[in-house]
Amino acid sequence: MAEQDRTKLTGRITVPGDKSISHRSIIFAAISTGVTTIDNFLKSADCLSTMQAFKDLGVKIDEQKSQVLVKGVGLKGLTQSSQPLDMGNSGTSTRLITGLLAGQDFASTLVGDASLSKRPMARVTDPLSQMGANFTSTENHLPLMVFGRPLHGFNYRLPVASAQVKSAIILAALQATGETVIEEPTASRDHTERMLATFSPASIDRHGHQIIIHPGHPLTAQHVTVPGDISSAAFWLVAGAIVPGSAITIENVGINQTRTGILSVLKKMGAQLTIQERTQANNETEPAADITVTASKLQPFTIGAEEIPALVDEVPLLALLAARADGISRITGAEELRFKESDRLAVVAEEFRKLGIAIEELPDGFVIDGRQNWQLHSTDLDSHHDHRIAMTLKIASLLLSKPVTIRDFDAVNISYPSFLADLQRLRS
Ligand SMILES: O=C(O)C1=C[C@@H](OP(=O)(O)O)[C@@H](O)[C@H](O)C1
Ligand SMILES: C=C(OP(=O)(O)O)C(=O)O
Repeated sequence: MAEQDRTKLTGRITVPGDKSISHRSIIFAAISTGVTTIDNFLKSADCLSTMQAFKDLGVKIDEQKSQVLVKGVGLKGLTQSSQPLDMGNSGTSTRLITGLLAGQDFASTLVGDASLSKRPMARVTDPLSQMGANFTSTENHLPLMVFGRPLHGFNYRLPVASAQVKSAIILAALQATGETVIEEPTASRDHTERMLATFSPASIDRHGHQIIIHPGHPLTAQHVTVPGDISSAAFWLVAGAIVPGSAITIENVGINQTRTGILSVLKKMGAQLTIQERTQANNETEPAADITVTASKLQPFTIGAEEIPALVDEVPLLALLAARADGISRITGAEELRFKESDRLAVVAEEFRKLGIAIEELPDGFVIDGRQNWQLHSTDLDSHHDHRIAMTLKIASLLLSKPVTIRDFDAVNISYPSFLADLQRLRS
């Protein structure tokens, strides 16, 4: 690596709205009564899949310049779609909408792209079937037929921490007879619980690791403000920490503690980080902060299963951080990454080897020696159609002396359409 070719990144930036919260804002708005206004909704391919699905289910959604307006139809007001609901590339849309449709009184078909059609759906159809739901599919993959049925509440302990599974059950439980009690092995992101508590405070109680859903209470339209996505901010947090000479401030980033695992790892590594919490408006249930990162020497780190849920989408970036740390880092307990848009453990190992990074793939993670100098073996990198891999490789490429190509880079449109424009802004 030639020092002079490294491009330092400096300046202030605002990342787009949070993807998880954007999906949920459309869902809860659709099933409540009244008009919900959503500020800073993420207009990326995944969230637009959720939006289109609700339009197909008879919900009027008005996309204005800076706001999305949703005219809620209530829990019983959705209507059967005349065509299959296209979930595109989005696991979150698919699993949450499956939970909602399981209790409706019509049938639906969910389809998706090649990647989504390989992802496991039994994790939602199994518990939902225990509530009385009915499905057909081939080996629990899309296309999935959901035959709406009357549902009953139940007690369920999730076998793995998954916000998508938890949220699917919550959306089904709102339509069931009787209470549902959900328990998670480790807390996963809690945006669904927080949002439900604002749309319908009587519908949810939380005690430690238990979530209790009380059906039969109305949901009322709200004003939702979506904070910046920490999973998008993560690219700049890592770039700012590893590209020499960089200093970046990312404004208005969501810092819900079920999502801030990357901040804890950066702190453990000795990164120079300042977190300035923003004052919240009355109706905001998600905390946000301005975060500044400055490039510095980084220590290696070890993380395991307990830490994974709060940083699950950041594991490829953490592997990159590890590849710049002064020692050997270990990431374990991350087998869930094999079931994302790509097998992210296999793909990170394959692409990082092309960069000459000393990485060992484990069944559930990596061992990475950051002390070794990178030696570029190939300039032909591949996103494997996975947005997070595309952006991780682009950040890695900022440290290379030769230009590289990243195949199917436009996968970034899934979660962060303005990624390249933001990179350009930080370079100039
Ligand atoms: O509920 C959500 O919005 C998400 C949950 C996570 O998936 P799992 O629930 O499969 O862990 C995460 O990887 C995904 O990007 C978004
Ligand atoms: C895994 C992801 O999303 P989803 O499961 O919604 O496809 C992601 O955004 O990294």
